[in-house]
Amino acid sequence: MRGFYIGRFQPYHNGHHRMVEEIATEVDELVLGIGSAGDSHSPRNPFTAGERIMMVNKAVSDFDITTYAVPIEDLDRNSVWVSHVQSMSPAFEVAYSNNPLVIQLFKEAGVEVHQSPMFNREVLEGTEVRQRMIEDRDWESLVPDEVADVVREIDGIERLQRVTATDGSERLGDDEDRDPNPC
Ligand SMILES: Nc1ncnc2c1ncn2[C@@H]1O[C@H](COP(=O)(O)OP(=O)(O)OP(=O)(O)O)[C@@H](O)[C@H]1O
Ligand SMILES: NC(=O)c1ccc[n+]([C@@H]2O[C@H](COP(=O)(O)O)[C@@H](O)[C@H]2O)c1
Repeated sequence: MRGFYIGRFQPYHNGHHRMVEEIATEVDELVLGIGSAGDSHSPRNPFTAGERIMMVNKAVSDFDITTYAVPIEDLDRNSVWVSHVQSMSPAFEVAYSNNPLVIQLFKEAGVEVHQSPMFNREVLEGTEVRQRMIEDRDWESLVPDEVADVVREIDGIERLQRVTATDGSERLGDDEDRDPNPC
């Protein structure tokens, strides 16, 4: 059976890794959707799709399943998003997500969805990892070693610190939450 798991993976962290470990007990092949693939160089989405593919591919190589990383760009229309995903991905029978919108869209499209528990969510959250990167605090312990290597190879910490300094929105945790016309 082939499964599908999508995330922004900004960066891929140990919570994602635990989820893939669980999924690997249920499927023999897994498509990892690299969500918001067109986004990069912003506080919430610092890494390009190609960089995230490197992180994911290297980190999941330990698991005994076949994986495919597929970049998926965002669409303005949620109503056709599942068709868009299916048009870009190898065919899959089950989708894995803990994101309420993703779960809703797959269910409405008739795709079976499995959720997993949240693993150590107090710290295993992309927002927390990026905040620690910005503040030069320990972030390496929250990601697989292979991901830390990629972040260092691409000078990811310097990039995140620079785009945050020029943008200043990371503490909001969501680029869209920013007031475009602050007084
Ligand atoms: N600690 C975790 N345990 C289990 N699932 C997780 C964990 N963190 C994220 N996920 C799930 O992985 C998927 C992809 O998550 P995503 O890439 O948005 O990471 P995130 O940690 O929620 O990031 P951000 O804080 O940047 O929004 C979602 O379904 C999300 O709920
Ligand atoms: N209309 C759309 O483009 C649409 C809808 C639902 C999810 N998504 C994407 O799927 C991914 C879901 O991942 P997260 O669970 O990490 O939020 C994100 O990249 C999100 O932007 C896109």
